[in-house]
Amino acid sequence: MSTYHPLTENEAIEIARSLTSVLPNAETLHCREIGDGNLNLVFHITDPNSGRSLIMKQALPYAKVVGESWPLTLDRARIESESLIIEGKLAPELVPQVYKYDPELALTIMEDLSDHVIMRRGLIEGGRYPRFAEDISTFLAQTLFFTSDLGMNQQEKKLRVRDFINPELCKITEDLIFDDPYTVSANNSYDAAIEDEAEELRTDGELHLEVALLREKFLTQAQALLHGDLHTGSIFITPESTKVIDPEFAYFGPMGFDIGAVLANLLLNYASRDGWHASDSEAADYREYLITTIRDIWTQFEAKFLKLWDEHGIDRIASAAPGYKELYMKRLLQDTIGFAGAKMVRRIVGLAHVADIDRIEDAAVRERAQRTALAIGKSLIKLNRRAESIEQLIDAAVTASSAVKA
Ligand SMILES: Nc1ncnc2c1ncn2[C@@H]1O[C@H](COP(=O)(O)OP(=O)(O)O)[C@@H](O)[C@H]1O
Ligand SMILES: CSC[C@H]1O[C@H](OP(=O)(O)O)[C@H](O)[C@@H]1O
Repeated sequence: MSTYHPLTENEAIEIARSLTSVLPNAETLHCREIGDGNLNLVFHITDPNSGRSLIMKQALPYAKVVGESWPLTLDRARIESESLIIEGKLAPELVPQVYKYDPELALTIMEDLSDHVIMRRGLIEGGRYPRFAEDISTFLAQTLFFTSDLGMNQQEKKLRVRDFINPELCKITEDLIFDDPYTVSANNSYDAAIEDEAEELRTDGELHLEVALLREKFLTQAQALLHGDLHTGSIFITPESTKVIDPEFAYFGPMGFDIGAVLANLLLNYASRDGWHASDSEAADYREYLITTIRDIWTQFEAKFLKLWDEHGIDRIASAAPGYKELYMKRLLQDTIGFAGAKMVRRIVGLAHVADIDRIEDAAVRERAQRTALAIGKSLIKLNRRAESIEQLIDAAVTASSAVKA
């Protein structure tokens, strides 16, 4: 057994050699560290002779984006590999295959998905993904239903909750999403041009009440096993295939947090479109595509979730009580909308931003995109407990966005 230390590329190659089932008869192996996320090392290892390859992801004992001053548990590698295995059983073909997990080295060895693109990049480049709504709604319905008290043995679920206690990664979310953006915090980071917006976030009592309620849900509601960080940088995609990666933030939390994460990141891209198109009509056309995708995701998710409930529901009273399903789905939509809003706001004024907006070169266009994202985010947070349908999320997003343009 090797003692923990961050691997070099050569060490990664030596470990890869032992995986003869994935890289049989390997002679020369090539390795490159390709990690572009905020937290971990990622090694891409290829055998040029056979064309075979694999990915090794290693947790560092600190948050890479900040440095060693922010220590972070290595246990997140266990959480990630166990989540990928559970998700792979519930949603086959929608996550990478895990070949091996090494607890000593905090290392997950998995399928190489380099034939896909990271969805955030694909969206920035104007890609369209006709399978996405179908795939992600299946991923969400399967993983959330079958790890909740509706679809999983309720005693086993309690034991699972224990396995996925993830306090350090949850604390990142609690701080970065549900606290820092609404106060003066050293973690925050935003352009000076939107100081007025940041000030408003710090003083809006109506917003603070809704954020406090969402935060309470995130802290206390062990509804289902979440991915926990389901943004478009955690999704690999092609027009024919979708693969969800990077579930190191997994824990038992409110389902709407995962669904909201997906919708929020589509809306962040929506807010960015003027920065990526030659003409207004191209931008408008792409925004329409994003709105259709958002509508399809919720509609398909709802239908799939309810079908699973009808066919596999294990909770007698929850399945039979008149009106319960309708109320459950309405609350889930409301949570989705609220969490989506909170996830948009944090990406503009908080520590970790999104390339969709940050990489817009023209400062005025970037500023408008930031203001648009904040307007949509705030409007969704304020809407959440009043919402009855996905059309209200769409109306709120379109209206908030048009108000910024005017
Ligand atoms: N299975 C994979 N196949 C190919 N590339 C991968 C795979 N997993 C991660 N990567 C690459 O590594 C990058 C960072 O991975 P990610 O899991 O998001 O790390 P972090 O947890 O640090 O955010 C991804 O953006 C992608 O480019
Ligand atoms: C200090 S971690 C900031 C941020 O990074 C994580 O994203 P990723 O692992 O995909 O890079 C997560 O969203 C955290 O909130």
